[in-house]
Amino acid sequence: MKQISEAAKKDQILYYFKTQWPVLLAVTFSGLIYNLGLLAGPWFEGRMTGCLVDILGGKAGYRDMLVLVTAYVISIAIVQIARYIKRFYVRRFANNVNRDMKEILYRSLVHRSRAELEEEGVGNVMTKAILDVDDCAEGMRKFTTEIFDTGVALAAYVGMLLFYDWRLAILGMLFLPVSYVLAEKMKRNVQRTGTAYKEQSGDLSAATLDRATNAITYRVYGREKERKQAYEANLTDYETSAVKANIWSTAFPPLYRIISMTGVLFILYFGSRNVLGTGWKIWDVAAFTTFLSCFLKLAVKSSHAAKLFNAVHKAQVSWKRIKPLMKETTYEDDSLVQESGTLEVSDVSFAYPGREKIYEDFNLSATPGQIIGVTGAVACGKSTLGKTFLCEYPYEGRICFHGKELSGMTKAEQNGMVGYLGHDPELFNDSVRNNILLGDDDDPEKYLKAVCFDGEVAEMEEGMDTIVGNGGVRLSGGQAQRLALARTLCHKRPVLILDDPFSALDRKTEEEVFANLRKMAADSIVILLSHRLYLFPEMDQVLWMEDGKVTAGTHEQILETFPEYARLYEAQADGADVHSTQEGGPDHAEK
Ligand SMILES: Nc1ncnc2c1ncn2[C@@H]1O[C@H](COP(=O)(O)OP(=O)(O)OP(=O)(O)O)[C@@H](O)[C@H]1O
Repeated sequence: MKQISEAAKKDQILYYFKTQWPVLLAVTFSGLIYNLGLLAGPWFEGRMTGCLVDILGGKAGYRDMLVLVTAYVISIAIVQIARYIKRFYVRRFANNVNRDMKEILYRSLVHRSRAELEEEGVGNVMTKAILDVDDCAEGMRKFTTEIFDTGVALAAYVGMLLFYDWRLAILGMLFLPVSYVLAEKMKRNVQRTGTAYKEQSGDLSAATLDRATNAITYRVYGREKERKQAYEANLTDYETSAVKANIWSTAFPPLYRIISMTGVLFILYFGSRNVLGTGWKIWDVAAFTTFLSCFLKLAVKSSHAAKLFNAVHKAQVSWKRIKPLMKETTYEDDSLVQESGTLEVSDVSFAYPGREKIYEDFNLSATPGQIIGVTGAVACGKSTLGKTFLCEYPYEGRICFHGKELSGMTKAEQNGMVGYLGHDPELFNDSVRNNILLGDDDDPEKYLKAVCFDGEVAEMEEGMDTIVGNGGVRLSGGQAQRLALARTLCHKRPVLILDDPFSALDRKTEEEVFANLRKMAADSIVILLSHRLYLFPEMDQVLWMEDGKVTAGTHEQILETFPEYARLYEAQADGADVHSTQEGGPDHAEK
């Protein structure tokens, strides 16, 4: 229970201050010493001016000045050391917060389904992960540092001014709240332009990624110039929004400072009257200098406070954007591997949100060891049927494993129940070994053998330790596909969804891999989506998708009932190209 409430707090900004309390304690101590010590400056400056007047009047000697100067230098040294310590810990605080926030955010992002991420837009996700967290941590750093540099110092200066002449102090400080009110009034603009800047930044990231990913297509089809123009437009919008956001957050601080300083006119007039003995207080030159110096420092600090408001407003924009993602997600129980068992699919139908049904009447009973082939015309919904088992979107009907409804399982149970290999092999820039094992302790050799990839890997310069590049760019299409299949077999689940796993293999290799798959996945139910029907007579069941209907049967039953299936099967059995037999054009998965 305690753990849950701890996790819930991570979307509260206060949580990040609380977890950093030792660092903030160090900031508090050093900050208090630094800012209270700052009062020594104006005091010593006043005393030294007074001493100079006394020396010129013969009332003091050079020794008095030497003592004052030495004490002044020592006090400055102490103040500067305290300042250094405070700065060090404030930076440390900001770095720790940045790290913690990024960790929570990244975890949250990787736990989101691909569908959710795609909906949010890759550019927006990148901006949140990089820019927004940085802005939040920076806002918190400024807030923390200004609490002392501005808050404590302001209070100390105000106390000192009131002590010297409370009437003049109030008169001089009348203008300070004006700068705060103005800064608060700017809040709406700072936040509006800040949000627009973040959105443009997301768009630009997405456009950059698009240009990089589709570079070859744009070049081959002569669309580079057009893309460049579109990109330039994106860049211009980004620059414009950045300039606007910057103007609202940085152009006003000098104005705040001028307003804060206006009170100096009263101090010059009424302070001089105090020195002349005709004002509210009797002052010497030292008191006048101390008061003036103190007020100038107060005015500068005060304009910092107004600037701080803007920095906090900017951070608020970012925090609002990332807050929904700042929920703790744990890795520990993310995949609770389930026992194998029967699968019962009853009257399942599926539609993407806001769209028409892709398929309906999907019924299936399967037991471990069965391989079920799914096929149909191009874009009939094969991949959609496979992905239904990932529960990224809700489905109608029931999908039960050992009588337990899939959509009612926890995410960890679902992950431990269904293994998935999609069109994209999703290989990462690491070795062949690590791409298979994903950190587990096992021998990858047997999985490489099962997918007929062991020989080629052995011939690679680094063998199993060969780095495959981002997304497996250093491998051929067929190699990448087999490596991904080896990974799927290594992390076997009671149900394995394989979406066109053999599309880049030659027929002989496909047959060999299929035979090994049957052996290795003997205790799993394999749902194999494919355009290629050579192996369908060997399937334990076939699912035929046509006009939104899914029909289950043996190869022979489907052959008899559906002439289109028979036509496709026979055309391929004759050795014709798979794609010329499909309706609607080429297969996108083929490399
Ligand atoms: N994320 C999505 N959102 C909305 N519609 C989608 C989405 N993914 C696919 N579709 C639509 O669902 C239909 C079925 O697509 P799907 O990829 O499941 O077909 P498929 O049979 O696997 O295709 P192929 O034969 O090309 O492999 C298509 O009309 C497609 O436009």
